[in-house]
Amino acid sequence: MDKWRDKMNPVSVKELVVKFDKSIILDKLSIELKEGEIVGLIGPSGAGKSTFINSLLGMQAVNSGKIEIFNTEIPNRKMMSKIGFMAQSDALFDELTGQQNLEFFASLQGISHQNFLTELSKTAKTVNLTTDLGKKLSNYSGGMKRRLSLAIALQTDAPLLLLDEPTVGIDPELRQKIWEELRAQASLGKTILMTTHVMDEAERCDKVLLLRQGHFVAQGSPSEIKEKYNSTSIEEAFIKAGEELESEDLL
Ligand SMILES: Nc1ncnc2c1ncn2[C@@H]1O[C@H](COP(=O)(O)OP(=O)(O)OP(=O)(O)O)[C@@H](O)[C@H]1O
Repeated sequence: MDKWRDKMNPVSVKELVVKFDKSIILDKLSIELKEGEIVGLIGPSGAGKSTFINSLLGMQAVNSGKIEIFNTEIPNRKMMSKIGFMAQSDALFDELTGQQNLEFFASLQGISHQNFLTELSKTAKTVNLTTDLGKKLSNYSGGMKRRLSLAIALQTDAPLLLLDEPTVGIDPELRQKIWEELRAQASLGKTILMTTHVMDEAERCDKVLLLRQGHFVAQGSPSEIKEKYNSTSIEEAFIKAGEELESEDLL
């Protein structure tokens, strides 16, 4: 039974290696993500968080290892309908309105026009763009574009969400609302992997992966990570993990 369940994990990564030139960015990473969990990927700038997310999306050439999403090896275009992800700001259309952009991506995501319209006001409200939907994106700020990208990920019924810095530049009140939505979606069984620089967001995740020097140097619930590093916050654990690695490097 357990074996079967393991096989059905939404995300299974085995010994993933990604190099840029001669630098090894991801060094034999392995991880399993379970249904309905919110997982926070944290690590210093340049650690490879976006590279990891892009690898899961099949958008990053990998050197070796195996990635399976719902038991299907990645890259596989058919799996894109099972993954909700935030479009890069430069993939959005400046000449279209916010609503037209959402509609365009909805059609790529296989969402029926009827369902798109039914969900539109809720999606727009979650990212606080209700009154801006009719404006062209050329009039959007960078932050508004990011919120629209997040809305594109949230409007799918894909069972896996991969979110790269979903709440960057978002004020605390709206962030609260977005977290409520993420929790609601996870409680329906969606698996959510998000990168974040915001440590109090990491504290809200079910599981945290700490990526440093190509490895997950710690993984577990926020309380397990804090216990491992004898810390009172994830931030402190994060700093201690870095110091530990540096002192190992000096040996
Ligand atoms: N296409 C590329 N070609 C060469 N090097 C790259 C490429 N993309 C990323 N890198 C390098 O790989 C490393 C990891 O980058 P990545 O963007 O994944 O880090 P990150 O953890 O997401 O960083 P941040 O928190 O700053 O967004 C960095 O050193 C970066 O310079």
